[in-house]
Amino acid sequence: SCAPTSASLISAFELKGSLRKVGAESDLKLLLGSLRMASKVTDSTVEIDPKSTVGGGVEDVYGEDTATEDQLVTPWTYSVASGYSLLRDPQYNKGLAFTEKERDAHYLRGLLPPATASQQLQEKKLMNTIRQYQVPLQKYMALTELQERNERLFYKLLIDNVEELLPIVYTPTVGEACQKFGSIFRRPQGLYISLKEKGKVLEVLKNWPERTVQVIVVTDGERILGLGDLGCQGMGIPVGKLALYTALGGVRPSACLPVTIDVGTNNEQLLEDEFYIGLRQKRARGKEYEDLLQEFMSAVKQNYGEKVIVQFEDFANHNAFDLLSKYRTSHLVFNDDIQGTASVVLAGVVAALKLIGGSMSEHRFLFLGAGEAGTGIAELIALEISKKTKVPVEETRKKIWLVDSKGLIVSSRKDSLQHFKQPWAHEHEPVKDLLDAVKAIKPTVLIGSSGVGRTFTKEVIEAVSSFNEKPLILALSNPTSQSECTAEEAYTYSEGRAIFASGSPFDPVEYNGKVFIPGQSNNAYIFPGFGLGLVISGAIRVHDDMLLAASEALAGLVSEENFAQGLIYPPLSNIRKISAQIAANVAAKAYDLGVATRLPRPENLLKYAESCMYSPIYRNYR
Ligand SMILES: O=C([O-])CC(=O)C(=O)O
Ligand SMILES: [Mg+2]
Repeated sequence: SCAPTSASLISAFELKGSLRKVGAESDLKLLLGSLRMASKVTDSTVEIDPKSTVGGGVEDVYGEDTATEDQLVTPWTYSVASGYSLLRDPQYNKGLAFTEKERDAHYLRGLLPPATASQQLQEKKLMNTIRQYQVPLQKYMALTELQERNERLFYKLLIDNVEELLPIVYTPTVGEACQKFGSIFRRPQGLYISLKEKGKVLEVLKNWPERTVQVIVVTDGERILGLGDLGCQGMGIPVGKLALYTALGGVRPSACLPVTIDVGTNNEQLLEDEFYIGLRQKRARGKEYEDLLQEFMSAVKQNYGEKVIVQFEDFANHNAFDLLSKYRTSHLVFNDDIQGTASVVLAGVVAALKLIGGSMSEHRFLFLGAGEAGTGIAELIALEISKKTKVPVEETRKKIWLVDSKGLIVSSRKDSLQHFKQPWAHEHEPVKDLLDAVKAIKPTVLIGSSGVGRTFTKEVIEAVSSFNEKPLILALSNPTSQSECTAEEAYTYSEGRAIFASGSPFDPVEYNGKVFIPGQSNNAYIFPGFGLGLVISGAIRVHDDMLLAASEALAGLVSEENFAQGLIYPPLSNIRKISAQIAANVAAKAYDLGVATRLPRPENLLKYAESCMYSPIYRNYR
């Protein structure tokens, strides 16, 4: 069952999550190795019945649901760290928080200084340290080190200080970390699957120590945020996204697997950088690329079953759309940049109606940027209007206009457009740039999804403010350097009338004696709860209706108090509650659609979701 155990007295013998099946020759060798070590230090390898309740503990709650039949009946060997290696195992290390009794029982005497500290005190100390660093990248590195030293403490910090630490482990700092990844690289996190591993991807997956993986975030590094091709150094993104899966969505860390597929990079600067960590070659395209991805997708299903989520992240447009349409009918796949972003923006637009008035179908939308985010959002908005008004989606799309690097997307351009842009080629005379498009279309909602910074110029914001009492302006591109405008620009050029939110965080702005608080329109609101909803329902497919369900949950959580401050999203400090609600809505939709496999359906999905969420509080070891 999913209920957390109240007593947290769990023997360290029973704790080790990294299991290996006994039987295969290589596993046998490994077992002998750990037995040898055991006899030297302590009796630290035991075989336990995996069906007994003690193997789990609070965060192993999903184990039963996700283990395959084979896994459930085969005995496992749990190899357990103690003494010196326990201190070096980030999953179980508690540092000074080991009690006197634990120090005796687990061979830690003398390996720690005499003082003991509570988790709260450790948290206080670390927050003090992190706040002393002036440079965000230093904070990033300090947090990474903590994650590799003491995982629970890392998540405790993240959960208790979401608004302060999100800009470090996530956008904007994670973008800088990826750019400098080769230089700051210490211990590898996640799995690197390069063209060198072709034909051996399943073996690579088996090298990963965890058997019950529930969420994989995978990138090929070609479009990291709005920073472009960072090749193998894109790994910072899956690592950061999965830290949010745990901190914001409550999926346990051991169930999360970051993956970077390295097929080369076209970034000349990286190819010449002596510290670059990836393959030194131009990107493989076509069959070579597709074959590696196919091998990866098959290996994932073979190794982890069909209920593992594969979240595609920061692929370039062409591959993002192709991979999603290729695998959405056979795998549990989710593209965060197309679908996650769409869901969070739809929620923001729906909520914003309270402030700007009208119904969705009465608004006109203009996008700068017609890639994954732009067309993904546009399509979900068109779908939502279609569902609400019963007007076919082919018609509702006509309320939505997109501008790309060649100007407004119009029917005369249709033949030369990529397939994902074609539904948006409406009848209109050619318009060469954004400013002219704003003047021609007169949008009520202006959305930036271009990846190009400072493109919402003074003239553009003034124009959109000239025919709207309250223009809704969303500058979604990340990190901050790529944001289409700053919060200050949005408020100033609209004379304080804009309702504004951005993908990367901005500080509050004072304009004409009034303080304006910008919201963060980032898929971080959606994907952690969305993923949790898939996990707790055992969903095997993602359906667009689930995106609408997630959106509806999020929009429904904006309070009167938030609206009064001009906000269209609830504060991120409540994110775990928000994620639980999103998870419940998504799971409910999965059951309704018949794609949920976890039966029976829990009566109260919200309570169930909450009870399944990982807690970073230390456990006691017997
Ligand atoms: O990572 C983020 O902050 C949002 C996102 O998916 C992107 O910009 O690609
Ligand atoms: Mg992304």
